[in-house]
Amino acid sequence: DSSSFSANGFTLESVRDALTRQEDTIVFSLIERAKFPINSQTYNESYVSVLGFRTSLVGFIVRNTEAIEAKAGRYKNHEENPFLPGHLPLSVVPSYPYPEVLHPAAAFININKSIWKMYFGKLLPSITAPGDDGNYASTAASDLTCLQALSRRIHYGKFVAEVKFRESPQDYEPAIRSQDREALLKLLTSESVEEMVKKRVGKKAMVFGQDVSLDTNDNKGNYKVNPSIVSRLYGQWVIPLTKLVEVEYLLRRLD
Ligand SMILES: O=C(O)C(=O)C[C@]1(C(=O)O)C=C[C@@H](O)C=C1
Repeated sequence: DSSSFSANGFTLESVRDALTRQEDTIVFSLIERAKFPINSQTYNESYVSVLGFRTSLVGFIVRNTEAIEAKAGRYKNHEENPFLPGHLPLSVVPSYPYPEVLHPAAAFININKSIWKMYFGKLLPSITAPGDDGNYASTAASDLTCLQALSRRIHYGKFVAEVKFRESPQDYEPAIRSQDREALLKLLTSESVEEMVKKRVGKKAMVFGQDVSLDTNDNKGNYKVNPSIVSRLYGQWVIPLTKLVEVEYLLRRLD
């Protein structure tokens, strides 16, 4: 029921606050990645050779980091979704009693393949300068930090959708029963909130990405990532993918 639900700390306001806080993480992670040039060798599919198999350095870093983090219990939290779920060892740490907020079907929703494609295909080329400075391992680690921050934000759509469903099940149930994606998308969309989010992330990119000097407040318009690009990326990719997660979750909400 909705009272125990909000007692868990999950309300539309609290999930929106969580998304807002995650913007900071995402903007900072993009700023950190943009410190390096594109460094294409990081993505060369035959750069690393392990036991006769060839893979990219970023694939190598993601696989091994996720394996360690899985052992450390990272994916026990339903806010976390691995990029390579097929290769994960079991957790070796005691379990923590995370609140059971989501419908069990949430565990089957993982759109990290689409996030991976969006990140390497659209986002990365638009925030990095051309060039090669040899820092491939740090580059790959920065990529994973960005990917994890984006993935956490986008999959947080499960929590947003759960809160919206609980607030007005009578609105959502007919669309869920008829498995009507369009209707669900319309129900969960708030254009004014989206406009606010896009403006705010642009502003965060300006504030976090300026050179801070003690002598003058004049930043000369130099930002570490282009604020309008960050805002556009949110509008074109981050918000639509979050909405996709929300729809996928709602479709299964009455299973
Ligand atoms: O805040 C919400 O209501 C959300 O569903 C999140 C979000 C977003 O991704 O930022 C997505 C859909 C809404 O149109 C507005 C914002």
